[in-house]
Amino acid sequence: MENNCIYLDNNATTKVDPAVVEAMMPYITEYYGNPSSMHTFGGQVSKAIRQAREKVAALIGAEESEIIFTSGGTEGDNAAIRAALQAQPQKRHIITTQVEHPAVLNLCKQMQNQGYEVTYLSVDSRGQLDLHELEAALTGNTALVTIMYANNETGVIFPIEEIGKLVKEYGAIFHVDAVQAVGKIPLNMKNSTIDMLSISGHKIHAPKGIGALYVRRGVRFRPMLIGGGQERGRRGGTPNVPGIVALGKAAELELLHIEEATARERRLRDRLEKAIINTIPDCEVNGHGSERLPNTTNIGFKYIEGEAILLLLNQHGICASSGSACSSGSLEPSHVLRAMGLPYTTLHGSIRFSLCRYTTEAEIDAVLGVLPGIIERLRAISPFTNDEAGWLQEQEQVLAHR
Ligand SMILES: Cc1ncc(COP(=O)(O)O)c(C=O)c1O
Ligand code: FES
Repeated sequence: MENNCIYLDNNATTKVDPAVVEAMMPYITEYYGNPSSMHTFGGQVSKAIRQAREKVAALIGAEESEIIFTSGGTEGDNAAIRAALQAQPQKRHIITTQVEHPAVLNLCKQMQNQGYEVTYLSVDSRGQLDLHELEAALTGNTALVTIMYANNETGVIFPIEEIGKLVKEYGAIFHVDAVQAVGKIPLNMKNSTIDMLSISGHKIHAPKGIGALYVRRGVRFRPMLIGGGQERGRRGGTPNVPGIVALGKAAELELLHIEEATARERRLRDRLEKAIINTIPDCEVNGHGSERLPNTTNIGFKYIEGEAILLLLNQHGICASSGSACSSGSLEPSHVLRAMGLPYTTLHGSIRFSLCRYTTEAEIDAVLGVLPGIIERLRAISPFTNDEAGWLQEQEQVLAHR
């Protein structure tokens, strides 16, 4: 089945690179040995895993021995958080942010139910943290600080090394969900303050269901999955060999392309963003004024529903999103945009375009060709544009003063 859609939803997931498919295929068909086996057949497979580990390590400037293969970002986040808490059972405080992915937020909520104190740091209207708030929250009782590198919805990048310096002053473990940052900004774990870092394959053109967790040498780690001694005792279970080979290849390609690809994505993203802001009235870039990922733009169109925009874009074969794939469909406004204190009128009308190295100039032109008409059409039938706009602004003021 040929897929001709204009795919601008790469923060949700990405197309598997054909070179990645080619690299992993023999490990589905021909080399099906178990890497833990003693025979040569298994040995060929363990060699492939070793090479993949080298490539993933190289992408983030880590040592091979610091990479644990996982089933993806969610597992990496869960394993890191649980390991950090288990390593310091006497400390009962966690710091995170209000804008994390559910893999972190929901686990933190569960830990709260189990007696942990959790601080959820706020963000300002640009989606940025206040480091004074972090500093005030840190104590000797803080076991873990878990903060994302870049936000999946807005692309806003947090000042991770500055944060890490504060965290280290208090002796807490620092975990970073870098699922959206990997491959989009250069990362180097040497001389970094990061103790653990989660990576997901399907955001960097590898398949779904594979990822990696970086654990700095010397950081105490207890496995979340207890089983055989795989991954040097840090993750039980026969490894997903084709997935691992694929992640290795994807990491190699990301490293190879990172500079030119991100420069290109940034140029296309900026063109898309500027043209939208300049041609369509009453819209704004969410996270504007913050450092952001080069591939992401999240734009709020006042007085209309994001879902309606997406539906009409979809009719033109354009895939975008109204935030995170897992929470869309619920019609609940995004927790990220809500934390940024977005006005009521923009909260429901925000959509995200996320580009990748395959995005073309012609695709951006196609979006710019139809979007102004879509917004105009929806505004014309929106009950909010005229009389109720005043009412909505009042609602905003009420909310703002709560
Ligand atoms: C910031 C962030 N963390 C974690 C995840 C989860 O990764 P995975 O889908 O590999 O479990 C995602 C993707 O949805 C994400 O955007
Ligand atoms: S994209 Fe984040 S939960 Fe699915």
